[in-house]
Amino acid sequence: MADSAQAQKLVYLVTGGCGFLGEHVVRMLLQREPRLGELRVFDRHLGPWLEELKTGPVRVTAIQGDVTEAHEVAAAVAGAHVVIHTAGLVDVFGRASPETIHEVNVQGTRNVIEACVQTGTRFLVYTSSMEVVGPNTKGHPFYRGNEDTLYEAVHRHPYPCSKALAERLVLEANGREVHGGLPLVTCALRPTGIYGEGHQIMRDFYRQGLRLGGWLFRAIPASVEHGRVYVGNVAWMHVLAARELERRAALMGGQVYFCYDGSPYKSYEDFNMEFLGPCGLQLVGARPLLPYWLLVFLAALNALLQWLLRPLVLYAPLLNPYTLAVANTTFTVSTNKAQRHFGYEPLFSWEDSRTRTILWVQAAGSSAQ
Ligand SMILES: NC(=O)c1ccc[n+]([C@@H]2O[C@H](COP(=O)([O-])OP(=O)(O)OC[C@H]3O[C@@H](n4cnc5c(N)ncnc54)[C@H](O)[C@@H]3O)[C@@H](O)[C@H]2O)c1
Ligand SMILES: CC(C)CCC[C@@H](C)[C@H]1CC[C@H]2[C@@H]3[C@H](O)C=C4C[C@@H](O)CC[C@]4(C)[C@H]3CC[C@]12C
Repeated sequence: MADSAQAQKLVYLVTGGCGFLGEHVVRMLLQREPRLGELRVFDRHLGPWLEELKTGPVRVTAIQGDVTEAHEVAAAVAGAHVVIHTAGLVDVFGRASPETIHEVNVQGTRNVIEACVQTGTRFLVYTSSMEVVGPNTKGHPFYRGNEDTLYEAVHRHPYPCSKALAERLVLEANGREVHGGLPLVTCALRPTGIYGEGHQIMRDFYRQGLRLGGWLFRAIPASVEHGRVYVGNVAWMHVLAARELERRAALMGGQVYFCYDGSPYKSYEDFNMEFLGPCGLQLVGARPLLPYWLLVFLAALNALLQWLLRPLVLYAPLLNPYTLAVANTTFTVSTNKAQRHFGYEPLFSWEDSRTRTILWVQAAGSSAQ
């Protein structure tokens, strides 16, 4: 990609490009990547909004495909200069089997890597996750940690296990020779809990509050800090990392970067209220209304019910033993590695991120009524 930006127009591929994060990456690339000649959007489920993007100067190619199908991935990757791999099963609610989560998140990532090697694509940015690190199975807090913080990253849940394995595959692939004889350059970005326009869990909390007459009931202590990051800033970090990966290959290749911004450190529920409060909801209780042991019991009951009902119906509530543990464990990051390595600074302030999210929640809520 050494030619000047004006001379050579590049081909980008975004896997999972129709997802919550993927859509923001697609739109950010079209707005802020001047070298873009063709943008390929690869997803199992293509969004109708893609059609509106085809009227611009950049060629937008929608590809309906499955990352678990190696030949479909290879066909999509062939000829691309850069791959941004966001496709994945983000399932901590038991909707998909552990095997399926592994197949998509690990084998799908393996297929992307092998497609880059076989077709000569040299630059790969992978969307990893904070959960590659923690919270761990022992509930150890991770307080304002960074990429070098020592932490016992032990997991049992299929989702964090799959993300950790996929991330390792991506980092180990850095330096492999691709078709044409040049080295593959990879990096992985670890967002904390992403929020913003399109965040379905936030929408579900809002609708739950509307159903309960405008009330939500505290379940998590306010003292538990959770790191959250605005989706627009996550998209921006992906665009920037993809742009700088060639120029700074020696520095960035094989590296991981936490992805966060100026969003305040708060408990998961208190943070959500930054948006749900202005939308008319109130969080009842300065402390959790139910004792922790009762929440543990209810979470275990939900897990049992999910198992019993699985042959008949999918029962996948927000509360389960894993989500309760994650929600009750402090996990916040504080680092400048992405800034030092490729100049990342959040594109959206906290105030702007908050306003945009509130407007979206209000629109999403009104569409629910
Ligand atoms: N949401 C978060 O808080 C968060 C935080 C950190 C990292 N991440 C990571 O970001 C990425 C995107 O997450 P998201 O929140 O946007 O999830 P999402 O479910 O909204 O988007 C994932 C996209 O991948 C697509 N996909 C799933 N399986 C596929 C397959 N087999 N083949 C092709 N496409 C497939 C889906 O159709 C969807 O459009 C994931 O890799 C996730 O692990 C998410
Ligand atoms: C019913 C309550 C006790 C729990 C409700 C909140 C729960 C659903 C939330 C709390 C923490 C959330 C996770 C956290 O933001 C980080 C990630 C990593 C990311 O890669 C995928 C999403 C995930 C797992 C969030 C899912 C929703 C969680 C568990």
